Amino acid sequence: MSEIPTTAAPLIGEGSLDPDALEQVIAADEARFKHDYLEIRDLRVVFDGFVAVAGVDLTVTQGDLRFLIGPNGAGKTTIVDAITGLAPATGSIRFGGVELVGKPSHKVARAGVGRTFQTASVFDELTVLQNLDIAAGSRRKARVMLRRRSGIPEAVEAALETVGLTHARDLPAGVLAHGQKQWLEIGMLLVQDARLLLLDEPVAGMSQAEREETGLLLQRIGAQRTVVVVEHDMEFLRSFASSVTVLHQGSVLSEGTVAQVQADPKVVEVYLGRGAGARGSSKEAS
Ligand SMILES: Nc1ncnc2c1ncn2[C@@H]1O[C@H](COP(=O)(O)OP(=O)(O)OP(=O)(O)O)[C@@H](O)[C@H]1O
Repeated sequence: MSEIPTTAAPLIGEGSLDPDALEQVIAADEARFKHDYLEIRDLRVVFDGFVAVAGVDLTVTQGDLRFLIGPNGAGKTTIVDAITGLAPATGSIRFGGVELVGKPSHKVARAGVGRTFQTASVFDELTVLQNLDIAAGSRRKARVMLRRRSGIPEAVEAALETVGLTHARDLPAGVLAHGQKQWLEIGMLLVQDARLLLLDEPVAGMSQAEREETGLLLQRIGAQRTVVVVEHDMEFLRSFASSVTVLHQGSVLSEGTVAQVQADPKVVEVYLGRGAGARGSSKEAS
């Protein structure tokens, strides 16, 4: 068995998020993102008679960094599944003017929608660069993709810099720390040119420093693209959300700025509960 390099640990520090590279990735063509927005109307998801999502309306505009919160089982992940064609849905989900309900996952991706999962879904055996290359090449023919190329595509290079993994580019993704894998996944969405990014608990398991860097990264990406973050970490939400939708039992309970939802008595009662200031209080409240 080949030796796996074990030098991944300091890489985030060394190659921490580079604002210039980030500019390169996101500054490309403002106009492309201008008319993007997510518009969900009367979304319902029913599993064997159990109503997991009960008629949700949700509008997220380009430039928003929307956090989706709620107690366990509120329906957050199911909404993301419905958007990405992984849960049976009725109602309407439109992004960039395209109706997504009824579309299979690959067509949803083609409409500019990308997601990450709670557990990073990168190819562990492939290098960081290969993972990004495959993501970038998802629209290229396999033959072209597999051919050894002399140069690294500009978008891949920029994404590597952006997510702070330039120095880890030749390491197998499997040796990356959990946080680094999440960054790689976000990089993969950038090179795929996803215009709607749906991120499921992106900072779970990250250190405080990694959380800060990730929050700044998401804010910058969210300034142009449409970003929806499913998150339990209230401290992270307070620092970085520009708006919040609170779900409860498959319905929208409250929506607004962080201050507005925190002050909403319904939210305090069903979600924040006792010790609202504590991180992870949502888990305790459920
Ligand atoms: N494939 C499925 N079949 C049956 N029930 C499901 C399925 N997926 C989700 N559910 C149920 O739907 C409800 C909503 O689940 P969902 O995972 O969307 O909640 P969530 O808000 O994301 O919770 P968590 O914070 O725990 O991830 C839960 O009661 C869950 O058990």
